[in-house]
Amino acid sequence: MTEPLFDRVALIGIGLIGSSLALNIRANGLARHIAVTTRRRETLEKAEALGLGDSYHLEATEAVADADFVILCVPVGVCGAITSEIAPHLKKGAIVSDVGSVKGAVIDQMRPHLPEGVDFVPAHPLAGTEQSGPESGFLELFRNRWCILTPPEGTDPAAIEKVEAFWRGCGSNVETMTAEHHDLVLAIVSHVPHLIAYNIVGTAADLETVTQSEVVKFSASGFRDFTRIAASDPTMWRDVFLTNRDAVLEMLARFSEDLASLQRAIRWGDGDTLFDLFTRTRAIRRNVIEAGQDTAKPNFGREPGNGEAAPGESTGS
Ligand SMILES: NC(=O)C1=CN([C@@H]2O[C@H](COP(=O)(O)OP(=O)(O)OC[C@H]3O[C@@H](n4cnc5c(N)ncnc54)[C@H](O)[C@@H]3O)[C@@H](O)[C@H]2O)C=CC1
Ligand SMILES: O=C(O)C(=O)Cc1ccc(O)cc1
Repeated sequence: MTEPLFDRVALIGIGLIGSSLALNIRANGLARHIAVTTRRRETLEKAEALGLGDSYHLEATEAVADADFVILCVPVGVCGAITSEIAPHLKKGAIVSDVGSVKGAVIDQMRPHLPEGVDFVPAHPLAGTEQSGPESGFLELFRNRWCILTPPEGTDPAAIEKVEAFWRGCGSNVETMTAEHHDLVLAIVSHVPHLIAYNIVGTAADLETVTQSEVVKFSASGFRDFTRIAASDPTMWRDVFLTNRDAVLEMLARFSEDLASLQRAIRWGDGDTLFDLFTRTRAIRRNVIEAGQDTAKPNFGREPGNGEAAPGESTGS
């Protein structure tokens, strides 16, 4: 048995990602002690009933005391406030990280609060589902998925290496890039697709009053995939759009332009334009499958060993 990477890991927030990490830390021997903290007693009790941690705290400041690795697993909109609360209680030499779907804004919010002598290595596992809460986590979530690290310039390479080893210990492949690049890539492959899903399901739901439930009754599998994505956590996704505003707006502008040209092709009976695009996109999908990167299954991420996913993989929509 190899030595654990960390003595005490503090998980702040114990929803889908926090609980999946807890299962991995335990199963893969990545730390000696898992301290779990979340703000609601009810959630903490659920986590305890599931046996996710070794100690349970309603005060984040208690959980981080003496922790050598602290991971924020909360919606991106509260990362700054939580960091300011825990900062005075962090141990010298501790590594602080997060799992947020947006990196630039999270770094801007967290970094100013972190004291000297604490390393900061932001991370984003490209793995998840539409579920939330401590009961939704599972051990295989991160297996064969990418985890992107976005350490700010000047971060101690030894801390980056340790966080990389941690994610490899959870079964992930790790890549490092700037927060800015991450946010741009994720805007097009994850954030805008989620917005499209929320929008199309909302439009169909409005129509439903007119068509008397036919939208649900006759929805084919494509629409069902959209409903899965649109069932994702409202708080988490509200925060994603508010904090990755610029990149999402930039990608939405491009998307809207391309949509307008499709609209025009339909109006003018320009079948060639439609056929050419559909041929190109079909080839992209085939390349994804050939490369073993098919992540568009409804149970995305649940099956172990279902191929390697690329950074910025499809979100299934
Ligand atoms: N759900 C997904 O598919 C993925 C989510 N992420 C990121 O992971 C983070 C967590 O997401 P999930 O685990 O899915 O969410 P979740 O909703 O399942 O869990 C969030 C946890 O944070 C706690 N929390 C919320 N506000 C808090 C506060 N002010 N103080 C203390 N605890 C608080 C909640 O009680 C809950 O335990 C988010 O930043 C999200 O962007 C990253 C990859 C995939
Ligand atoms: O459920 C899905 O299809 C997802 O797309 C999961 C997901 C959600 C947010 C992320 O930042 C990464 C992965």
